[in-house]
Amino acid sequence: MDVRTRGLTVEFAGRGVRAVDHLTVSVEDGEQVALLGPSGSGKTTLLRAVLGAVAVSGRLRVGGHDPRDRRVRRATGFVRQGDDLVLGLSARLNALTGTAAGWRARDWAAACAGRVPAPHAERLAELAEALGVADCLPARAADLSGGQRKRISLIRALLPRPSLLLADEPTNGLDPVTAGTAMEALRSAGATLIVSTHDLALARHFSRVIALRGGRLVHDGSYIDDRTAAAIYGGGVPRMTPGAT
Ligand SMILES: Nc1ncnc2c1ncn2[C@@H]1O[C@H](COP(=O)(O)OP(=O)(O)OP(=O)(O)O)[C@@H](O)[C@H]1O
Repeated sequence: MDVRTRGLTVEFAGRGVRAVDHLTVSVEDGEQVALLGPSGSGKTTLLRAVLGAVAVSGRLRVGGHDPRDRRVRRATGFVRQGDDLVLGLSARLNALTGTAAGWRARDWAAACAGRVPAPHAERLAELAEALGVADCLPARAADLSGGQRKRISLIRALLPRPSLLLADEPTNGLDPVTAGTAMEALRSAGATLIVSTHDLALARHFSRVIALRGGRLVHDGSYIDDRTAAAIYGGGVPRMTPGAT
């Protein structure tokens, strides 16, 4: 699904904050985009707007529809910035809730009893194996490490095979090898992908990098070098390229 905005604005009136400020940008169907910007620049708010989770002004279309359209919501996967698993439930059940939109009572009963609905069994096993959390599936989410919980939330987003994947700092808290595996899982999902990150090294693997500052678009290009990074963050960015000036 493509994402198109024109003059998109999100204001939190109570605090007098304009988190996204007249943003005009298009992400094509199947495109993979890194979303950068200093802390508080509006990245999460933009992702939440695309999810239909905040009130917006201006134009925003996802796959040609309002993002609150039920079909759009069902086709969109979201990896939240923080850890939002239900801690008292098993990792397996948490992962499966990504597919629960059409479940009936008997599906819930089966899933709660530890059975994986047939259409998802193979993919759940594959993803859990690839992300190194196959052994964690029977455990309570509360008993997993932060990085293991993060990987379960990635599986939850990937399991329904979304057409649009929004991931808010998905590699936060993961070791470099696991982070690479997680990004590979996101990138090979075949969905339009928008990944918010503070990791410049990770952003350099994307062929398109968008950056916000103060809710405004300050960069939209095919690469990010040290100079661009300094412009986005206002200087003081540690150099990534050895010997670069
Ligand atoms: N629910 C809210 N109510 C009021 N203000 C909010 C709300 N959510 C975000 N903001 C404000 O909107 C601005 C943008 O926040 P946002 O979380 O989108 O930034 P971010 O770029 O994702 O930051 P970070 O990199 O630190 O996660 C900030 O000033 C923040 O305080």
